[in-house]
Amino acid sequence: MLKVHNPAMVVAPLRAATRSFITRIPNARASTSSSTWAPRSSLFPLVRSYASFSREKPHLNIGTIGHVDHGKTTLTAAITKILSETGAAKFTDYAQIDKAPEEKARGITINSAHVEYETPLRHYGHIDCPGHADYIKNMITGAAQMDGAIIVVSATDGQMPQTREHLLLARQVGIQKLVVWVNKIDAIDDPEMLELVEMEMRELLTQYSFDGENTPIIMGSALAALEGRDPEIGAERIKKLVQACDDWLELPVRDLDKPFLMSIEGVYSIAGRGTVVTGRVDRGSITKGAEIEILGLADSIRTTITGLEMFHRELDRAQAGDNCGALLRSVKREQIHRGQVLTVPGAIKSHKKVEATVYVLTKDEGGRYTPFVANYKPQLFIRTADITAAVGFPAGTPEDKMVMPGDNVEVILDLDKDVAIEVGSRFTLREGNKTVGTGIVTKLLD
Ligand SMILES: Nc1nc2c(ncn2[C@@H]2O[C@H](COP(=O)(O)OP(=O)(O)OP(=O)(O)O)[C@@H](O)[C@H]2O)c(=O)[nH]1
Ligand SMILES: [Mg+2]
Repeated sequence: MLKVHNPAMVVAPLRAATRSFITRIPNARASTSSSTWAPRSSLFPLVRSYASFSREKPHLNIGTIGHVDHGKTTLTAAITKILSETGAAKFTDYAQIDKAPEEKARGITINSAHVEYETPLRHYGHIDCPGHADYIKNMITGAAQMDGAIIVVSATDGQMPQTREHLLLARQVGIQKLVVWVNKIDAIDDPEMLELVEMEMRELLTQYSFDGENTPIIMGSALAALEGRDPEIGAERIKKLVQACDDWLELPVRDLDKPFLMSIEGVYSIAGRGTVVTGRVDRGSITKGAEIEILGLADSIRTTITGLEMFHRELDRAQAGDNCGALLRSVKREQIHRGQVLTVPGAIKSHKKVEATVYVLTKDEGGRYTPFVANYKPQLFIRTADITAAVGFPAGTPEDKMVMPGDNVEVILDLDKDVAIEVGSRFTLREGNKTVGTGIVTKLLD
């Protein structure tokens, strides 16, 4: 069960914001441990403090996923706008979400962006993911932090390749339930078209093992809501969508009792304070002052957490599900990399060789058109890490084995670098801008 009413976990309110170290991040240099990754200048730059952060309401991480240009960022802005009218969010305009110069120039989202809002029942952290195929990598690390998602599909196009790919990836990163937003209905005259999109989406959800029959499908126009016109397809539908998230998306059971583990998403150096790592706590909890180990991709480091923060408010304790920042004692930014984990010393080990079961995507799911053979070298994504892996097969496999798109296959993965990984860990294999396969670790070899 989610333990949210423990008074010890109630967060010190806003006074802490003035001492926030995350608010200083905009001036900090961000780590770029991989070439296409350019983190937002701050983890939570968009919403400052409309209310004190409190654990009285359960916190859920959700976000918008779906094909490029179907309206995810417009919808994100629209939700904050409609909820801001009742004081439950701070309005975050489109330009504040897609704010990198290249995003503005191309009119697409490249980096995942975080906003927050509240309903009477819950506190939501919301990640607006990119839809463009070139930036799926950022979508995967964004989605890796979500407990539930809103899949956006434009009524004018219907489902498209990244609608399918995102559904599959959402499933793979462990998202159990989704809400569907059919967008741009202001541009559709024919009601039959909407019925068709709904029918197709229900089929697709079922195909990817979601509850296609009962998943709420809300139709509306994010743009109308954002522009404050046509409330019957704008504001009213946004309210329905938020209600559907409250009703349908379940609070995950947080692994509060297991040893602390957090995947590092961003690394920043804050002048005068030290190094801050940001990311989602996967399991367990940690308090300020605790000793931790930083593991994977490089020599492991032991240090102490000297500060914890979430949404610009200081925390005494961070727990599973929190998207937070941790200030570390006496480590340099260069010593830490995105993709490492922060853990209780000794709680998890890193490995370089594993056995796994992999599903190889078909070309209709955005995967390869052609088979691959032994020694194929895709990029392996696990949590926030990405590492080159050489694919091999278990002993006794014929040397000329070919793996076809659509196959399920047992593989041996030889990793370029060691990474914190366990039996049951889920990962994705990618090549260039394609998702090649998704898999689960069955055995640790080295
Ligand atoms: N007619 C109409 N246009 C919309 C609606 N919502 C969004 N748009 C337009 O669709 C285009 C794409 O919207 P975005 O919100 O940037 O789409 P996105 O899904 O975030 O795109 P990526 O992040 O690049 O994948 C923009 O020109 C929007 O103004 C809508 O409800 N109706
Ligand atoms: Mg966008």
